[in-house]
Amino acid sequence: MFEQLFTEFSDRDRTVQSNRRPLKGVIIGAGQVGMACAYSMLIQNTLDEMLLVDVNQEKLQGEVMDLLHGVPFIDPTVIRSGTLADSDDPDIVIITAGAKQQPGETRLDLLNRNVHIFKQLIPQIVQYCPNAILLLVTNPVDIMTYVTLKLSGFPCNRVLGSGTVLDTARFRYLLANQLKIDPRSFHAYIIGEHGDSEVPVWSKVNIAGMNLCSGGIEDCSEADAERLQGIFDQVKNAAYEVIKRKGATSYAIGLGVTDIVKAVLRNQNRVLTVSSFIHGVNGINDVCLSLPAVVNREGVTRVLDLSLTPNEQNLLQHSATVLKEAIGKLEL
Ligand SMILES: NC(=O)C1=CN([C@@H]2O[C@H](COP(=O)(O)OP(=O)(O)OC[C@H]3O[C@@H](n4cnc5c(N)ncnc54)[C@H](O)[C@@H]3O)[C@@H](O)[C@H]2O)C=CC1
Ligand SMILES: CC(=O)C(=O)O
Repeated sequence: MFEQLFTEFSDRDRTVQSNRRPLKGVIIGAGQVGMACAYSMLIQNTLDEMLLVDVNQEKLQGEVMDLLHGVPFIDPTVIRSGTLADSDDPDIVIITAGAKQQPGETRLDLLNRNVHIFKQLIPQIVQYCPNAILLLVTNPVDIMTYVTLKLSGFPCNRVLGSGTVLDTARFRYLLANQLKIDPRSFHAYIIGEHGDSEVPVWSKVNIAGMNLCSGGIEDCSEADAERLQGIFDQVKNAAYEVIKRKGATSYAIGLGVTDIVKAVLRNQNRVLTVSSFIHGVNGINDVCLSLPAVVNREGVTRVLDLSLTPNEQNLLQHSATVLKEAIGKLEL
């Protein structure tokens, strides 16, 4: 009986019925962040096939079993655990593998540990996933994006980092919460490093074209400036505050990564503050950091040149310098 049903409903038949190539993604690192990304992508029907990879085989198998038991509740998705050699020409590879911050550590403190891991990991990705778009999440994400670009030799458009997508979400959430507006109606960007030197673009914060302070925070009253600075401090310190309490951040970055993956695989031309290679935009050269950029099936196809106030431009330049100094100490 089982044999008869198997013949009737085999996977081969399902593949034949589908008239498009399946969307395939690989997640490297099945830790807190990798699994939050996997879960968020599954429940948003983002991929047809998902392969999870981790050096910790035991944990990897447990995580994948747990996800598989939820498959009856979602749209069909093939979920597998394995190694990069099991990837089958994926469209996108999401890299969350590596060390994470302990309470009190900065993202930059992780640099040497994660570069060491990437020197072994990236050549394998190049070998097994030569056509994929690479989405970096591992911190310090801007430098890991730069390192991946150099180690992979992939074109710049195909290597991007989650950058300040998460910080921008935190910024929009906190601002919108103060004004009792849906965060999706709040246009606001955090640019530069995903880290301590990140920059709030106050001059561009608006609701339906109504600017909060078009001359920048320096044009606000002292009381307003203090209040706005308080909001930005919460954004900048958000990861420290969460890590202090629960040891890692995961849900929000999982949702943010899903947003980026959908922008790529569904060719959405979304403007997102992903980290990408910047050369000749806003006076910044030869570094990866976040500026609003157009994201679609090709990856990052355009970085927008923002008209910043002199103060914002100086802060962005400082952020680029922080990143370039850290990159300058690396042996790639
Ligand atoms: N860009 C962003 O906005 C965010 C970045 N992160 C970063 O994401 C990274 C991961 O964080 P968590 O998941 O919380 O850490 P975690 O420790 O829970 O997971 C990391 C996983 O990577 C695996 N791993 C290590 N080396 C590997 C290799 N060579 N190949 C495959 N897997 C490997 C480990 O076995 C572990 O399961 C950290 O660097 C963290 O700072 C975290 C939150 C937000
Ligand atoms: C950990 C981290 O980078 C974040 O939550 O922003």
